[in-house]
Amino acid sequence: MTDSLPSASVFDIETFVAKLPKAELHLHIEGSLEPELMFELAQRNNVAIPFDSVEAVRAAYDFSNLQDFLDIYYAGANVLLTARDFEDLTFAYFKRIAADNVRHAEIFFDPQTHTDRGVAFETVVEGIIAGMNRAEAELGVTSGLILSFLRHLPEEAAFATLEMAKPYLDRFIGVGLDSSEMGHPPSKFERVFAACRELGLKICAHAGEEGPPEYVHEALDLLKIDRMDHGNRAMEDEALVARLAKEQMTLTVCPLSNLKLCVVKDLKDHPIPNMLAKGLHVTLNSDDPSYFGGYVNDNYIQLAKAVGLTREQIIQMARNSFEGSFLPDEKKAQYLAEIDAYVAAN
Ligand SMILES: Nc1ncnc2[nH]cnc12
Ligand SMILES: [Zn+2]
Repeated sequence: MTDSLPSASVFDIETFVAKLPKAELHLHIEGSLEPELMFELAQRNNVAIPFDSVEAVRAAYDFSNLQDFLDIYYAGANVLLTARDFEDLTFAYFKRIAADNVRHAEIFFDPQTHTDRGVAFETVVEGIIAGMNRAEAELGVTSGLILSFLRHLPEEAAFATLEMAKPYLDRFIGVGLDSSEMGHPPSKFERVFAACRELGLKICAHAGEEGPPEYVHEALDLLKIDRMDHGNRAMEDEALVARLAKEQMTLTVCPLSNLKLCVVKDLKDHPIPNMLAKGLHVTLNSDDPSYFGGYVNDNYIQLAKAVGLTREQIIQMARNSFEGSFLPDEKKAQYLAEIDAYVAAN
């Protein structure tokens, strides 16, 4: 009589992840520029791009390391010129993640990528904020904006960017540190991050994506981060792992990014199961979804299939994504209750 038994014991990852409420905490809005929109904006703004088709753009997304990717990513951003461009880019991202049932996103933008080619800081911020406001009104997805400094540039340039940002401080929930990691340790930015903390901004930094565990120590001790982006190479230092677990530091891990940038050779080798086993407060994120071939749900599903994540581990990381957000406690509790209701019903 086995055919009368309920078949619900088989865990269907795709179906379960699809509607699971989640937050995205590591996303570069410039990295959500899909080739189709790149072409549309290039035409609209009369900007030349070195590709003659959408397929040619996608074919160029074959990277050996972080720098390979960054060269193409900064070139792609050249098509973004007006507030409307930034609004269209931002709204397109939110529309896409609403389909993944991402309920909240805290997104990075790189102002220096734009101000250094003559686009006004105000244009960038007004456009992105307009897209975020539209997303909340039309899609019900809440969000926060994080100003990220480019670490391959000098600390003085970060200070100059912070000056530009001062009239708009209430628009930002925090600051971040991204771009080429090797040779640009967190210590290079200790003073500018101290100034940001004084201004009441939350602190994030990419650390341990390609850089050694020492950079992770510096992000904790010198920048005094509230959240760590990536953190993969922290796993090489047992005492550091124990500290991250003890402090319940949120790590915004990006599996498909790690695969595309050769941080891991194969998704099967991804450190997430080990991170979970060590009690780290990890979340799954897309980083630059247009360039890395997947949005948040793709990251959950492909990783789950590669390393064999359990339903409980998936739920835990979705919970972590709200707990590790910079939302006020009441709002976190609301979203966590959405997860509880979903889990009870599915
Ligand atoms: N994965 C990444 N690492 C560093 N800088 C970035 N900028 C955009 N994506 C990045
Ligand atoms: Zn990143």
